[in-house]
Amino acid sequence: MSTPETPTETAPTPEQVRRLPKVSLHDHLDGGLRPSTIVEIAAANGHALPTTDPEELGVWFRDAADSGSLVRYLETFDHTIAVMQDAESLARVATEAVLDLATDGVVYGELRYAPEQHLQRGLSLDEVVVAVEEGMRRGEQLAAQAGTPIRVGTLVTAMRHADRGLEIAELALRHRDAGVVGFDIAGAEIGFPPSNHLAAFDRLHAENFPVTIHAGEAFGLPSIADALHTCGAERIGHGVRIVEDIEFGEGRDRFGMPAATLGRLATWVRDRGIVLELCPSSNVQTGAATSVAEHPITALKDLGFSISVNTDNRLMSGTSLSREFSLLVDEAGWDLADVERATITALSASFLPFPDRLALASDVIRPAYAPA
Ligand SMILES: O=c1[nH]cnc2c1ncn2[C@@H]1O[C@H](CO)[C@@H](O)[C@H]1O
Ligand SMILES: [Zn+2]
Repeated sequence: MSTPETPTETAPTPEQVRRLPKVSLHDHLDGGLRPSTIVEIAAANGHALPTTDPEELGVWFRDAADSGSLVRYLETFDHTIAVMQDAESLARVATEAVLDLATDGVVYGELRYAPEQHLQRGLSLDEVVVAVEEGMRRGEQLAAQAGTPIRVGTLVTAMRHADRGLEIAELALRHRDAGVVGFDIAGAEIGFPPSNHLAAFDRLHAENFPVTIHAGEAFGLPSIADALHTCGAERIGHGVRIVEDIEFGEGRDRFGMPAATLGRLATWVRDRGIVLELCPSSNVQTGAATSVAEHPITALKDLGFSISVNTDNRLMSGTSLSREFSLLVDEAGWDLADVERATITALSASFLPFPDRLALASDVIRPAYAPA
């Protein structure tokens, strides 16, 4: 008999997907707040919101982010960042994010945010990181007590249009043994190549500290090449525009791979197993993809790219990791084996130590996906 814990269907239901253990690599802390929390903190600190009804506010974020442009999408963050300016609020937001991921079946998650955006009310960069880490640990404790254990790591992000990369890299290194597991750069992509922050990446590599870079979302192949070859990124945030280096043909080969001719960069990304942190719904909102059904993630999966599935910003997309997977099942023909493979790929590319990844895979993930 099939139970929700041991799905035997090849196309898992949304509830099965929710219960399956999942790994989240690309989730912005300031893009995943509960609308009710924004309303409460904004009332207390005097920040004016488009609406103070939590349900309407959730809809407002989705609609406003549905702009077809990354730059306009990013404007919605003004309202989340405004309520993340004191230690208590930062810790609360972090705790709630961990709990929300745990409820969604995420067993390991990396949450990212840019400390330099949380200094408006007098906190120092280090105070911001300490507050977030406190909130993360509390979230882990509460989730374990609730019977939904989760582990989280933090990625410290530098904003690519600013010039604080090296300072933020040093910040990440100071907190590397206290929950910070990696470094990222984010923000508007066009006109702000990753190599603007080369000094930061050089410093991090000298300290053997892992890096992921947003690239190939609003700008194409040169951004991905710069992130990989000049800046030495271990993973790519989005990277969806790698399809610009692929020419698709007709039919499939004997391994089921779609007929396609890959350029040198796409070949490099696939054949070296560079993991892409793909975010289907977010890409539809910013115009990087036309629909989840048509999103390049499915073709990339079929071509043997190393892909992970992510939410990017749960609030702005009104989504969760389960929902992203279920959309792929419903609209792009994904089956249970695809969900499992993407989950194991995400785990393998996570910035967790190898023995911890092994333990999660063998104790938690593999058994849950095994047929009854
Ligand atoms: O998809 C994205 N592409 C580029 N930047 C992003 C994306 N989502 C969020 N941020 C940016 O990252 C900052 C730190 O979390 C957010 O404040 C937002 O400006
Ligand atoms: Zn992102």
